[in-house]
Amino acid sequence: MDAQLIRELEELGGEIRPSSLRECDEIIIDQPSYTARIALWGGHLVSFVPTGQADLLFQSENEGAQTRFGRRHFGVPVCWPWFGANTEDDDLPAHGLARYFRWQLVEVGRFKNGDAKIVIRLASEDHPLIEEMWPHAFELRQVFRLGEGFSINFSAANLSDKDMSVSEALHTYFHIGDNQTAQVHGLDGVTYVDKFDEGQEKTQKGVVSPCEELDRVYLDAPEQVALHDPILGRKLIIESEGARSKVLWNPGEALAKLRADMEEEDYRRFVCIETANALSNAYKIKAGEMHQLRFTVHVASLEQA
Ligand SMILES: O=P(O)(O)OC[C@H]1O[C@@H](O)[C@H](O)[C@@H](O)[C@@H]1O
Repeated sequence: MDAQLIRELEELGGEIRPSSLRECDEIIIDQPSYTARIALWGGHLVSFVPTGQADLLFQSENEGAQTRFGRRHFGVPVCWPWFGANTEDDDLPAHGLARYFRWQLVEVGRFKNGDAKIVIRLASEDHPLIEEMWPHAFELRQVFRLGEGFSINFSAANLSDKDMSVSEALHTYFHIGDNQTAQVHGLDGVTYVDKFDEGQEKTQKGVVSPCEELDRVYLDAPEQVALHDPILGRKLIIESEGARSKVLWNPGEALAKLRADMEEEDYRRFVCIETANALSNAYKIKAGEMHQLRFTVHVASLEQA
């Protein structure tokens, strides 16, 4: 790790610690108004706790398997360059490659308004195994902006001389008080593919609640949705750019029991609202070009208009 980066991190009130769970470094930013953790393994925001509130992101007691492809992925794992199963090769892992490799810390600083800025990077050339699994040169970056809420700006550059087909998601596990009462607003009238019902296309009517047994890809979805949580007394306003889909996922009781990476009751305390480009919203990044996917989460009390 670059000594200069460690100094800059310390100036920001942050530190880097080896994580016992994932045997890989985590960046911890402890500020008066929040505490955040970013795992370099799998390159993702793991936790964001506004002071005096519950974590915005779901945490589990279950440590998951410690093998590369068996590790657990909570927080905001990155699914890239394919979302879901790989349609061409069954041997490749679900949800792409980005969440299975170590990312590098490349920049630490502050935005003009004082928000912390952490930048991490993953390039195909950094890992021979990536090059073996997916022979297209790329560089990914995530810029985390941490302050009143957080935002993630994910960019993917195609460094090859061929167009690159991509489907993707920032697979955010939002922590909720209870999935029976949580509601997702903002998707009324949007068409979705119901993966729990043989991929049938349906139209959303009203709010989504309860947030149970959902595996839905909302196509050409609005940029803003909100997660209302009467138990935690807050709403999270989620705004995205560069993403045409929203994915909602909660495994429900039966599927949760079969999973080795979560406790049986964990499904009650999260719903994934994913900022995505999936299924028919997949797209191509032209040779030499890049694409950005970004989302911001603001927290408000449920009473606020
Ligand atoms: O267990 P994983 O690989 O993290 O995926 C969880 C879920 O992620 C969702 O995005 C998918 O639509 C689901 O089909 C999938 O089961």
